[in-house]
Amino acid sequence: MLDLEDVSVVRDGTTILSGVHWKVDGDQRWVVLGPNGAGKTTLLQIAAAMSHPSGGAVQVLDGRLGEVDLFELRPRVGFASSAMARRFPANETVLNVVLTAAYSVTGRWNETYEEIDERRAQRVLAEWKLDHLADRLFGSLSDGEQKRVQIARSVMTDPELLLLDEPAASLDLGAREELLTLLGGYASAPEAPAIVMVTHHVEEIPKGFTHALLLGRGGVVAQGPLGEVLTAQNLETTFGLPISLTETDGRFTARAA
Ligand SMILES: Nc1ncnc2c1ncn2[C@@H]1O[C@H](COP(=O)(O)OP(=O)(O)OP(=O)(O)O)[C@@H](O)[C@H]1O
Repeated sequence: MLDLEDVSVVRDGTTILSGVHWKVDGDQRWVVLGPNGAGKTTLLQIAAAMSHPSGGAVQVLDGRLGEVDLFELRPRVGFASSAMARRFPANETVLNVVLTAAYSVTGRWNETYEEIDERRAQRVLAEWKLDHLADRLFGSLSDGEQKRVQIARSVMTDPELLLLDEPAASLDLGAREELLTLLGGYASAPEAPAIVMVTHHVEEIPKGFTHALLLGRGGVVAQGPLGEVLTAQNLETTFGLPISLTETDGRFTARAA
């Protein structure tokens, strides 16, 4: 689904990523963890074919960046981030925010939608427990509801690869747990796409996630199966302080040791 070979990103003379080798297979659900400024969003934007690397090679699905038609590739990759959510018109209905993903636009204009699109949007809203909010204006929703709408929109086109940038950031405990339960259920389904989720917190790793990439300020610290990579030692190297890590029933908690 994703293959990065020796990828580097330099912006305005600053090296943000260098020497990144990373492969994501179709049956894997990855979490990308790291401190502020480590380059997580930059990495996700490359995976979403929204940005090009300065060096190395990137394959997204079956296309190599630089050669592939991005307009054909992008609808096959679901992407949700708060930066993208800021582009949704506040006075657009929740149904339309989700529905407009079918045309990769953020607000309804003159496009005509097929009945099948409308039915799919209604189904996705129900799956993400948003059906009762379909006619509400996006700008009137709580943060937790808006986050769920972003994810519902990102899965509307049935993507082969789903990329989520900090989906649980700024949520209260109840809203976070509700979102993680939904995400965990979605990720555990056999028909789920490959998923990459960026977060700062091990507490936000939903059940059903299989792999982790730890990104520190100096580059990739560790990557691989969650059980091997998510260790106190690796988190210490990633975040730069001694960490105590516990796992209970497939969920993680970390604090300074
Ligand atoms: N155009 C640019 N010129 C210089 N530096 C940049 C540019 N764009 C991003 N950066 C820097 O690259 C680094 C990585 O940014 P990025 O947003 O990818 O990090 P992040 O890990 O997602 O951070 P956060 O967790 O705070 O969201 C940051 O230090 C940022 O300031």
